[in-house]
Amino acid sequence: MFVPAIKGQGTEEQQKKWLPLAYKFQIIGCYAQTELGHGSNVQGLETTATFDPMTDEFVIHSPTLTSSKWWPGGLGKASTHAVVYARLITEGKDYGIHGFIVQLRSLEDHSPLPGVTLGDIGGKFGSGAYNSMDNGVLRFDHVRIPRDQMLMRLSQVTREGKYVQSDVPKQLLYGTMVYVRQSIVADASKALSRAVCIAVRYSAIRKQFGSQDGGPETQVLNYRTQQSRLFPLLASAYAFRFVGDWLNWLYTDVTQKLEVKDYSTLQEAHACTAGLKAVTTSATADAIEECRKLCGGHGYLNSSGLPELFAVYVPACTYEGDNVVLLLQVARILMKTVSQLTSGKQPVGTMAYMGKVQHLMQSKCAVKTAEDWLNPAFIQEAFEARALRMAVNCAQNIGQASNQEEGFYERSPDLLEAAVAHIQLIIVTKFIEKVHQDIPGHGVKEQLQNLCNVYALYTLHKHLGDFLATGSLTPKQGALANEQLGKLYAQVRPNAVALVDAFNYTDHYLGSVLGRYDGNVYPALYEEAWKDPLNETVVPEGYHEYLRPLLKQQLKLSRL
Ligand SMILES: CCCCC/C=C\C/C=C\C/C=C\C/C=C\C/C=C\CC/C=C/C(=O)SCCNC(=O)CCNC(=O)[C@H](O)C(C)(C)COP(=O)(O)OP(=O)(O)OC[C@H]1O[C@@H](n2cnc3c(N)ncnc32)[C@H](O)[C@@H]1OP(=O)(O)O
Ligand SMILES: Cc1cc2nc3c(=O)[nH]c(=O)nc-3n(C[C@H](O)[C@H](O)[C@H](O)COP(=O)(O)OP(=O)(O)OC[C@H]3O[C@@H](n4cnc5c(N)ncnc54)[C@H](O)[C@@H]3O)c2cc1C
Repeated sequence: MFVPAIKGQGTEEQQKKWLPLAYKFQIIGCYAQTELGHGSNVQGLETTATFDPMTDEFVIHSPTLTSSKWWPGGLGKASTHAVVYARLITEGKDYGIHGFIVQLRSLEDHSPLPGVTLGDIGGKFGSGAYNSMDNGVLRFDHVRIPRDQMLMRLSQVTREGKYVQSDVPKQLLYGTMVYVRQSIVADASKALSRAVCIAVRYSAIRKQFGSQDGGPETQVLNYRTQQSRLFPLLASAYAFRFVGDWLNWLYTDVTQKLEVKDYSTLQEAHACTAGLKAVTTSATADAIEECRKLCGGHGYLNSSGLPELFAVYVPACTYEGDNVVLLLQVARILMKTVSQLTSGKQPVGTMAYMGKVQHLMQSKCAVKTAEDWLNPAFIQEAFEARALRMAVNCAQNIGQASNQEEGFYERSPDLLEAAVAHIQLIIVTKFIEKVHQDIPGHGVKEQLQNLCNVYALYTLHKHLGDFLATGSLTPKQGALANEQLGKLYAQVRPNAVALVDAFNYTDHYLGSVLGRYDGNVYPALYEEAWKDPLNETVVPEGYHEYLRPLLKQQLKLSRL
């Protein structure tokens, strides 16, 4: 995040100076934005950067305990420098949050520079899983940096202390977060596909019940309940991969437009990265835990690979923007778009469907049979109608409040659901678009088509209440979708293992005795148990101190 911050907010001169140092690890940087008292509310940060025209320097200061920087990854032990976000004060005026490059530690002996207090914030969730990351705390006591270490692409402070705003939107200050959020979506698919690969392979090996005439028991993967819990997660792993690829394209496109001062897609990039980051990370965190349960008792062992994956993954719901806060950003943009519909302004990009408001508010889903749900046009329209109607309902309810802000506050739980509906529509749409493309490999397209339908119909089934409450579907059509879903699971089953093998993960990368490619699960579990440090001694360390006195007492009593 140190590098993208300098790339996005530094001048060419600043990039030339700092980036080569960072690339060659001659300096190590971190992204110091969040404070003890404020993370989500970036405008509420308290650290100050006051310009001193006498010396041509900024004075970086932490005025309160709550202004201590808190969480930056790499800050605790490794970083020599940070991009620090602070309130810029010049000529007695507060100009809000800006980025500054600040050296924290000596390049000679790594000791903190004068006026800098720093350290690690302590152990984190999941007994050590994420503790290889040194998340840090940082305080400044009037630390001076040269004026040219303010990141000056978006605004400048002159030698005399005049504040000058460039003709670029100030939201570009948040550009680093947009960049990382888009990368987190692709990473969600990686984490989810790891968990799903473990659960599918193990479910093909694990057998319980169902033996007839002394024959083999049933592979748990053949149980309908196992399929209905697992195959939607498999489909989600593919869905997030495709939407992640698309988001990466969108981000590249926006970046190219920014270079020629075209800011027209900035809002779209913000809404899509924020919303997709929120929906995909929440779904992935829940899915990893579901995969643990799908692997029964053995899933709870560290050697299954799932506990560590979960512990490392869950903070993704919080870092780079708390998921609820991000979805409320999407909701704000949805409400803005709905309010502009009457003025004739045509929504664009992923909001374009809202332009069909007249049709979608009244349309009736034409599905009559379960097979009808295999028609992507029906799926697409059902998701569009649900998302639009939820957004319009929210807008109408907000409109009845005494003022907009109050209405938004009161309706925020509904707004959250409207934002999720909009984002799920994007995921479904991008999956449908993907399977319409030429896909090489015999039968591959058909498999992806199945997964696309599973993702869409499972999402529909899970959120059926939304579809019914908005009148986008009838209860009968909801039931038909569920019927079709069951048929799709049966079609996915024969290829389930191949569909996870296709992720092409090595055993080393998976790190799971349950997810081994060769399926040799039981010998591996048995062998792994003997690696437990508790098994280094046959008689445990505490035996003489704690167990023996108890046992001897029992022995004495029994002899009486
Ligand atoms: C063996 C086990 C190994 C397992 C490994 C397995 C798998 C891998 C697992 C995990 C790894 C996964 C991924 C790894 C990749 C990367 C992650 C790594 C580390 C994470 C490091 C984390 C870093 C951080 O967290 S940095 C800090 C992040 N902080 C935030 O996100 C703060 C959130 N808050 C905000 O963004 C803002 O405060 C706000 C909420 C948007 C509010 O802004 P504000 O200005 O106060 O007000 P508004 O009125 O709402 O907005 C004003 C205006 O601006 C528009 N806007 C807002 N944001 C943006 C934006 N980003 N871009 C463009 N425009 C924006 C907004 O719409 C509004 O516009 P308007 O005026 O037109 O209405
Ligand atoms: C592992 C990890 C790594 C991190 N790395 C970095 C880093 O490198 N650099 C950095 O600067 N930061 C980093 N962070 C900090 C991270 O970005 C913040 O923790 C995150 O943005 C959430 O902010 P918060 O902690 O202030 O949560 P809060 O905003 O305090 O959230 C608490 C609760 O309040 C709710 N809430 C908050 N505001 C609203 C609202 N307006 N409406 C409704 N509900 C609301 C949230 O939904 C949540 O339930 C990291 C955090 C973690 C966990």
